[in-house]
Amino acid sequence: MLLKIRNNELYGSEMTEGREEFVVVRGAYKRYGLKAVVLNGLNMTVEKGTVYAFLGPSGCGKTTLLGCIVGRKRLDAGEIRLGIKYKSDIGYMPQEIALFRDFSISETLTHFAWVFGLSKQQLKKRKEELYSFLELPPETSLISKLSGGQQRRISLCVALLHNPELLILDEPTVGVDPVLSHSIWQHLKQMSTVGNKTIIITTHSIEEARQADRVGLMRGGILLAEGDPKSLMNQYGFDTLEEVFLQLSYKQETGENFDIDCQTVKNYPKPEKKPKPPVKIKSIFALNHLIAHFLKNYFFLRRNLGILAFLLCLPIVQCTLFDLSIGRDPLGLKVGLVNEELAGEGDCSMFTNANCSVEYPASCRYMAALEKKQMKLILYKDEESARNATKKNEIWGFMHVSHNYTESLFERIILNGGASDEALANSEVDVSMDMSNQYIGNLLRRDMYFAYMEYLENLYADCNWPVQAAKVPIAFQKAIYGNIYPSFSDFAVPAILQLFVFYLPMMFTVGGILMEKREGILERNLISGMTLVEIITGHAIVSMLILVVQTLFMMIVLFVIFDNTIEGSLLLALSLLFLVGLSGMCYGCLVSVLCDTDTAATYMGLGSFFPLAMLSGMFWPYQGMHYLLRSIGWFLPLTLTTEGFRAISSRSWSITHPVVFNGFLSVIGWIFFFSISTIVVIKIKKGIRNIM
Ligand SMILES: Nc1ncnc2c1ncn2[C@@H]1O[C@H](COP(=O)(O)OP(=O)(O)OP(=O)(O)O)[C@@H](O)[C@H]1O
Repeated sequence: MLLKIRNNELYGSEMTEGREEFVVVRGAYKRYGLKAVVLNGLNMTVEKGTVYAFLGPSGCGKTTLLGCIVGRKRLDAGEIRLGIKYKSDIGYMPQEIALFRDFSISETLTHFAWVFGLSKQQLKKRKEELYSFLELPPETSLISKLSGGQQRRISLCVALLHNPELLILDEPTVGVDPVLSHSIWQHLKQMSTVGNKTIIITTHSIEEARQADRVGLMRGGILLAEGDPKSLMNQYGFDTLEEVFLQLSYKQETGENFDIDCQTVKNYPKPEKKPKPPVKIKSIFALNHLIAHFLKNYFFLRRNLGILAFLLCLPIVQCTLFDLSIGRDPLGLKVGLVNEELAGEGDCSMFTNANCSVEYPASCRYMAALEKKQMKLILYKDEESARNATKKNEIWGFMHVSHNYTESLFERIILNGGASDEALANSEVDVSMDMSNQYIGNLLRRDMYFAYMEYLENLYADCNWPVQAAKVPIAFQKAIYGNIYPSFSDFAVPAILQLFVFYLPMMFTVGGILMEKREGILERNLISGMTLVEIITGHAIVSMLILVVQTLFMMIVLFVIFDNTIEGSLLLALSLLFLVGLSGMCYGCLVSVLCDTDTAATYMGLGSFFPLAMLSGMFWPYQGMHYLLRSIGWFLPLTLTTEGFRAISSRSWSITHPVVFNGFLSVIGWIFFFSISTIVVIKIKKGIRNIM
């Protein structure tokens, strides 16, 4: 039901004459979505130097109105005028604790002292004053170890720290001992009378509200009445405020004294321009805010040494594991051999090596060459048993050498084109493989070919035949770039580095921002006058500092300890990595504004990791992808940068080469894309708080 106050008589008693109006709200409208109207033409006046209690049932819009007053939310229509100009003149205590749970009280107050720009002496003085009246626990106590009531008192202490002109407290006494609650009220009243501070308190407790100079009774998006408690009770002829509120609520229900259908969703006011926030920030960038941010990270990491160790050790462990486990040739692979020349049993040691003679089985030479390739040969009597062993997965396949292999081979070589069909057939080594594992199957095949060529060349040499004739007539000359026998790790290292450097800052950013969002700390800092620019700059600096150390560790492990190839300019390679890290951080910012919870962020992080890794040509050259995917793949954040890094590390190309240049261009483009998307999402969701 949408309601509007018909006349001003309902505003109860007259305001005290001569007092300056400090918070004036006129015709305030605010809705979430199209239908959920929360403020419905609300009027409210708070005088300077008074305590104003804001009473209303849960969900009636108190927090929304306070959000509009402190400049975190925008009214849809109406006006708010304040006796102050800047956010930093407001002390705001939100409903949630909004404190760093890992910090001690002293660390918390130091952080907020920097946020408010207090000097050491000012902080010391304020601490002394606030400690005595708020009965705070020892300074070294951790926030997480305090009771709910104690935490609320610290939160109140933070709001009071800079002695603000306007104090806005959202349910400050919930869970606080009644005696202490009374003393807090006394202190607030003293602040208003002696210090001329203006205080707005929301509360559910009608009894508590009686202590205020004025109360506002809110229900259904409007103030039903406003005035000093005694006058309100006199005016309506009741002994308690509760009865007054009940009476006004009945009247509101029945429409008596209120226009019931005045503001339907249809004629909800739509001014040409949205009302401006009533307070401004002092400057878009202040050094003390940046220091507050650094201090916060320092305290956090000092309190969470496990997280710091994880952040620094993860890249070391990952790179070490990568180099120890990936790209190396598998050793000791078992392959069966049915060698009829050895009558299916025995070994080559029973023959004396007669250099170039059919007396010495050529298969023994081949066996020796195969074993040099770290293959483990297992002899079988016949093909049947070798096949069964393959089927039982005891060996990766088997080779079969016929009983007259050596004579046939000699005939094949000496007679060349004139060798008999039988000799040609018997001089072949038959291989039956388990090819279910592509990598192992191909590696074994490669080693069988290479070992064969090696042993054949040796045989030719021993027989004084031209060794050249034993070779495949393709001569691979020294590689122009890279090694003639390239290793898989040289192909994979640039990709792995990019992946780590992109995802480590992303994780750190998402973790940090979501934690602050969830706890309401981000909101509190923004209300205290910090800007998003300061918060993001501070975060970027800390995140990049950690990334520099992480990258250094990774480079040492990969290129110094494990000696992976880095031929080109180290500075260029590091610059590219730094930009990739920055784009990872920007991606983290986007994820944290898009996602409301850690779980959603984890899904988004993991969900993007696999396509990014696969389509970026990291595990397989992207030239091998389906042509449709290839046309997308090059566009992804890590594809061109990986190619660029490969070009620097193994080809020494400079920034002027298009491959390297495109890598830089791509990452800079992605940094812009992620940053602009983050700003757009924040704008669409209308502020950081609403994106929770
Ligand atoms: N960001 C938001 N998006 C959509 N609806 C919202 C949002 N914030 C608040 N609301 C809704 O607006 C209404 C008023 O919320 P608000 O927090 O202002 O109430 P409140 O009077 O402060 O309640 P409480 O006393 O329980 O804190 C509630 O129905 C709430 O669900």
